[in-house]
Amino acid sequence: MSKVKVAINGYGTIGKRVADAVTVQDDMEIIGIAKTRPNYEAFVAHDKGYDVYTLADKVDAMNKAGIPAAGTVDDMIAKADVVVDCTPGGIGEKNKALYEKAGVKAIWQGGEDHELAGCSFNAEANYTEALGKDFVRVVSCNTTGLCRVIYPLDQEYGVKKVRVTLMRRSADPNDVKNGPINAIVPNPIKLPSHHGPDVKSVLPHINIASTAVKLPTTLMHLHTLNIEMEKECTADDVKALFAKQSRVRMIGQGIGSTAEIMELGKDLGRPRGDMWENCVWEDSVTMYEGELYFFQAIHQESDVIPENVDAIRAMMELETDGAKSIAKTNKAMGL
Ligand SMILES: NC(=O)C1=CN([C@@H]2O[C@H](COP(=O)(O)OP(=O)(O)OC[C@H]3O[C@@H](n4cnc5c(N)ncnc54)[C@H](O)[C@@H]3O)[C@@H](O)[C@H]2O)C=CC1
Ligand SMILES: O=C(OP(=O)(O)O)[C@H](O)COP(=O)(O)O
Repeated sequence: MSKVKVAINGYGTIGKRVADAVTVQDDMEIIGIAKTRPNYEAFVAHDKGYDVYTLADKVDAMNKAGIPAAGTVDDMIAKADVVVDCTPGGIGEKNKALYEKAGVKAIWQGGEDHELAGCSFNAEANYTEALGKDFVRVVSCNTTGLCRVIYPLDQEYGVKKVRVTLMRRSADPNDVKNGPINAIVPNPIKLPSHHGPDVKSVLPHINIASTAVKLPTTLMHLHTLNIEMEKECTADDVKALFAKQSRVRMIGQGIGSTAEIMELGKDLGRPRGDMWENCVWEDSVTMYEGELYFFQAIHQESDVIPENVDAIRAMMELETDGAKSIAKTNKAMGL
């Protein structure tokens, strides 16, 4: 069977990781990546063997810099079965007309609104909803992390209400324009933050309220969760349930911070030191007056990457069973 042809439009933090994750799967391949500028990431992409496409007015600049442009973004889209749009939030929506004109499927990221795609995706929670769809949005890193714990709890015990405070990294490690900041910023000040409504775009029946602040760190986000459930359970029941989730990692062994989790990612030999799973502090899982509390850390640069691979598989109907797709993606990535 021929492999599904995947194009990456926007080769930044998320795009370059999705490209590498697709490359290690046996049922899909990267036919090109699009980059606006001939910077170091474009050179690395070229060195890795990806065909580098660019905007029509940037072809000369790319060639002059020493990266042979394979063509324009339109040329790339014409060759693809599915485009993973990883351009910055708000830019992706402008590309929808291009994808529609070319008759190509597209995936957007969490920086875009739900309405753009009409289907918001988390592999564990609603894989089947994306089967055969032309447009899908993989929800944001924080929303992905929330869905991964709320969904199994809801399946097992019924979730009555979720309250979550998100302590967000202020910028990615390479983002010299936005951070790090020297402040704690309520963001947004007007409540709720977008994360609760975003969880509802995947799991509409979940009652959830979220607040968020930005902190002077670039490594990871950290969530404090408080969940009321319909059925009684113990902290040990919850720990056992989380331990069964392939994209949730229970952490302990002296790890007391996001810095040590990032070190663990490097020690595990993960590409770029990535931590694809939610990291739940086992010792934090507590039942108090019948309500669940715990801390989890989310590696914003990488947790959505396996979800993008599963979204491609669902949209292209390469696999109808979400659990099988998740297992296949995980195995190929080394998760
Ligand atoms: N960085 C993060 O922590 C996460 C980001 N996301 C979402 O993923 C999306 C991408 O974010 P990042 O990878 O962080 O952005 P980024 O800024 O690291 O990368 C975006 C890339 O797109 C390129 N680009 C800009 N305009 C373009 C255009 N018109 N055509 C083609 N390429 C263009 C940029 O040059 C850059 O290489 C956003 O929707 C964001 O909200 C989702 C989860 C986590
Ligand atoms: O998807 C993310 O976060 P979010 O779930 O808080 O929107 C990424 O960390 C990007 O967030 P940013 O908008 O702070 O760059």
